[in-house]
Amino acid sequence: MTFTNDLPKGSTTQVPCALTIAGTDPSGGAGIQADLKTFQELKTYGMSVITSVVAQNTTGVQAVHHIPIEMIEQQLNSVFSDMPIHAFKTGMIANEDIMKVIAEKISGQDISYVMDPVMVATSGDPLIAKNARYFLRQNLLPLTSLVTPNIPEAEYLTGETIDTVEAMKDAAVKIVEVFGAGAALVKGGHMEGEAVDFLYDGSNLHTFSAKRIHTKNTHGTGCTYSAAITAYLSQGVSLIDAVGKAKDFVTAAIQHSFSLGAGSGPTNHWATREESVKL
Ligand SMILES: Nc1ncnc2c1ncn2[C@@H]1O[C@H](COP(=O)(O)OP(=O)(O)OP(=O)(O)O)[C@@H](O)[C@H]1O
Ligand SMILES: Cc1ncc(CO)c(N)n1
Repeated sequence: MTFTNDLPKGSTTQVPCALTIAGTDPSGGAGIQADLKTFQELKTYGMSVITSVVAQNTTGVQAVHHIPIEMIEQQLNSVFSDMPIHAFKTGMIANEDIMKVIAEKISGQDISYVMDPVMVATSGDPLIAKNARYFLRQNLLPLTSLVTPNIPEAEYLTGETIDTVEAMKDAAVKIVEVFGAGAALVKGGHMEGEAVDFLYDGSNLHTFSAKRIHTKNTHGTGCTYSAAITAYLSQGVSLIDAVGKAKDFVTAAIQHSFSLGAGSGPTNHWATREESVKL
């Protein structure tokens, strides 16, 4: 779908519109905050439905409060009933009840859906109930246009150990062919050497590679990457080009990341602007 059609009643402006359904990060590097910064930077009108409020920072997660189900449903109804949505993503969906309400809302919608299957924060703190991971794979994964697991998430989704490049490629194929995702991007941020990601689009494998940047400031890289893909898809960019452009965006964000906080600092969402090179 592109942003040139299907304007809801009352809308007169044509602009790419993207929605994130996710948890929050008051320290601004991950979650909803990273997604909205990324949408804005990529000249995409950003919207958000909050699933959980997370007290977290660069050192880890201090507390989590889940928004009541009826309120999540209301937020979804508010945006879906009134706003154009050309692509959306999900991030943190903490439990089965929240997954169910999202699945009900989005099934049957003909809109690009990017799932970042968030399971733990960069700090290692869990963000999803262990028993909900199965529901995610069975019920939400088949609704996706693209899923973007890191290595531990891909290991859970496939049930296989992934410690080689070949195993990453096999995982991408299995997530599509066996578990029904529209496409799978297995990310190599957690491997040694080059930062290589593999995309299986249902027909072919594509490789996206960047040199590894030696930094501890990688808080929210996965959120930023999937949000950038979502923004490009909302603009009508093809899946392969959207991943390629988003990879450049996240690599620049890591390259110019900020040493803020005592832990793993946030990435720089305006790194692709010319002036950020001076930072
Ligand atoms: N140090 C690095 N240098 C260059 N690219 C990196 C680095 N770390 C991660 N990446 C890239 O960043 C993107 C996000 O991947 P990553 O595997 O870190 O996601 P994630 O683990 O889901 O992120 P998060 O920490 O937000 O949970 C991928 O394209 C990955 O290759
Ligand atoms: C809310 C939220 N979603 C995702 C991540 C993963 O980086 C995080 N730390 N917090």
